Amino acid sequence: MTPGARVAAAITILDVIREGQAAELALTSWARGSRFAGSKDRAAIRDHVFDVLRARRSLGDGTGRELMMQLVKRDGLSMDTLFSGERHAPDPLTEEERAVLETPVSLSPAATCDVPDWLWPHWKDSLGRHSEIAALAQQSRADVFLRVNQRRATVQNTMDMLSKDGISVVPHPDIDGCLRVTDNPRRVKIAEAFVDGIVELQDASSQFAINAVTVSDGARVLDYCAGGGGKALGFADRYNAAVFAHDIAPARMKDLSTRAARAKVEITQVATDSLLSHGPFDVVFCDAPCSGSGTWRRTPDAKWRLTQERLDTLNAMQTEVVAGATQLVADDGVLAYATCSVLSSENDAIVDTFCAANPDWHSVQRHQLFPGPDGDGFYLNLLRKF
Ligand SMILES: C[S@@+](CC[C@H](N)C(=O)[O-])C[C@H]1O[C@@H](n2cnc3c(N)ncnc32)[C@H](O)[C@@H]1O
Repeated sequence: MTPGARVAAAITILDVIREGQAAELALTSWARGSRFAGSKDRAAIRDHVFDVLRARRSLGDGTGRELMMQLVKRDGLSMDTLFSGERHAPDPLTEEERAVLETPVSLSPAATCDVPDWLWPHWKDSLGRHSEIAALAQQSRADVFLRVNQRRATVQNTMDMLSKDGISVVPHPDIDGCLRVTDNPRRVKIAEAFVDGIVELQDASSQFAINAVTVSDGARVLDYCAGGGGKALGFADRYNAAVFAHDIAPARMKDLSTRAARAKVEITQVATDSLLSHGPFDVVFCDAPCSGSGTWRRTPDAKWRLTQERLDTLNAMQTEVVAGATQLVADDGVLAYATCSVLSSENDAIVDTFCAANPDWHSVQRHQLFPGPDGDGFYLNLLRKF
């Protein structure tokens, strides 16, 4: 496909998303009906769509065509080449469209920051002086980070291995064993280091959280909301601990045994009704379901789909997660409450309410990371009973 034809495809997909379809579904449905598109075309179209979605409001929240015109203008790309009307490219701009593009617009702070109006007050309360910078950071693509399985290889050996497959990386400035991919991120999944389990894809903030929990040799660690098992895999690599994984929806852990085998680590999956008999655990890590507001660069669609009602539902689920997890923590153990959100209603408010109702539980360590160049937003609060 020509660059212009890819823009035309992105316009079609954006219009479907504007009608209410989820971005992933719109992209896969388009790809299924467009067998002529190769993997590079699909990747480029996805990039256009996601670039728009990250900044949908500040780009004017118009039709697919208007959004793509604004993106091309914002990114300084060649309007006449991409909107040429030739070889499946969208039609050239009309005089009226050109005039609209040239007209300066004044945006509210929420629109400039690409945050929905209903959320803006809560966003500002939660992030304080970080409100604007964190929101603006989510207008651009996030870097890809890898976690080196340091049981299997040193950081230097891993960097050499990746380099042989054409993937350039640099160590994260603060997080041991974390590599930032600086070139060819799309090749990671076919690189020998990934296929052989030497590296895992994992955001820097999640790696930070795994490193921040103190786990003694021989400890029993439960990843209570394991999902795909990213945290469990990290604990199993980093610590000499017995690692267990649980999820209320066990189907979400379906890939975990394959991932564990690839990393050559052992993780015991536990069903909900046998959790108590497997406990107590020295560490119960609760990566609670959340809005993902710290990761909206990766899932920009989620930002525009979140509602106050959904946030209330998530808050109820988070309260339930903490209540369920506490019963499983050993007397001198740690309950780690985590989300990939930056909203206080999902973070401090959940912990504070729990501690107020259970005065023997206390927060002993708290971290709030904001989305930025060195990783996604993430919240971690370590609680102990005394
Ligand atoms: C943020 S995701 C976990 C991501 C995962 N830890 C990772 O690193 O890939 C949250 C998970 O919590 C699970 N969950 C929701 N409510 C739960 C509950 N009450 N108890 C346990 N797991 C729950 C969901 O099924 C979902 O898979």
